[in-house]
Amino acid sequence: WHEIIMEPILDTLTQSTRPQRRPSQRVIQAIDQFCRQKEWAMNVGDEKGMHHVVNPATVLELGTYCGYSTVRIASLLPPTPIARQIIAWAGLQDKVQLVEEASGDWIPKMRTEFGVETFDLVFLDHWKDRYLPDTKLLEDCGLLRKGSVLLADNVIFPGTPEYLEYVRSSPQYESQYFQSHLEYTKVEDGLEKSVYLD
Ligand SMILES: O=c1[nH]cnc2c(O)c(F)c(-c3ccc(F)cc3)c(-c3ccc(F)cc3)c12
Ligand SMILES: [Mg+2]
Repeated sequence: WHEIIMEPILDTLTQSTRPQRRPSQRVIQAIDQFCRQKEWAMNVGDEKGMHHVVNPATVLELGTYCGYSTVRIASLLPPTPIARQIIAWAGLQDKVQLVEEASGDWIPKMRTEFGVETFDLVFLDHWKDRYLPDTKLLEDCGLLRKGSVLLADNVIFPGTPEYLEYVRSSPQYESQYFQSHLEYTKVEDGLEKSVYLD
C-alpha cells in the first residue's frame, strides 16, 4: 500500500524537479505542495518540520517512508567533504569507505567496523610522524598478511627517517626504494615499497 501511495510522489518529483547536485529545499517544497494539493501522505511536513534541531552530525532516523524527512535531515548535515565529491564524480563511491578520523583511532576498529580481515595494500601518505606508529598498529592488530604491500610516499621529502629505518632493517619486510621527484617539481622524493613477510 505504501509503495502505491509513494509512487505518485516520486512521479511528481521527476516531472517537476531535476536531480539536485547541491542540498536544496526544492525536493521538500515539491513534496509538500503535492501532499497539500493532490494526495495526503504521512510526511512530518513543513509545519512540524525539522526546525528544532541544529547542525546534527550523526543521525539515526527510524521510519523513512518516502525519504521526505531523510532529505530534510540530511540537508542539515555538514557539507560533503570535497574528497567524497571527487570520489563520487569518478563513479567510485560504491568502492570507497571514507573515514574522517585519526588513523591511530580507526586502525584498531577496522575489523569490527568494516569486517576487514587483512589489507593487500596500505598506501601511507598522511602525517609523516604517523607512518611508523600506524605500521606497528597494523602489525599488532593482525591487519597485515604474508605479501601485504606497504607503499609510502614522501620518504625522502619531507622524509620519514624512522619509518625507513624500521622497514629496511626489520626481517619482517622486503623493502625497495623507487626514486622519483616531489610531485610536479624537480626536488628528489620517492616511494618505499615494503612487502610484509609475516
Ligand atoms: O603532509 C603531507 N601528507 C602527504 N603527502 C604530502 C606530500 O606528498 C607533500 F609533497 C607534502 C609537501 C611537501 C613539501 C611542501 F613544500 C609542501 C607539501 C606534504 C606536506 C608536508 C608538510 C606540510 F606541512 C604539509 C604538507 C604531504
Ligand atoms: Mg604525499
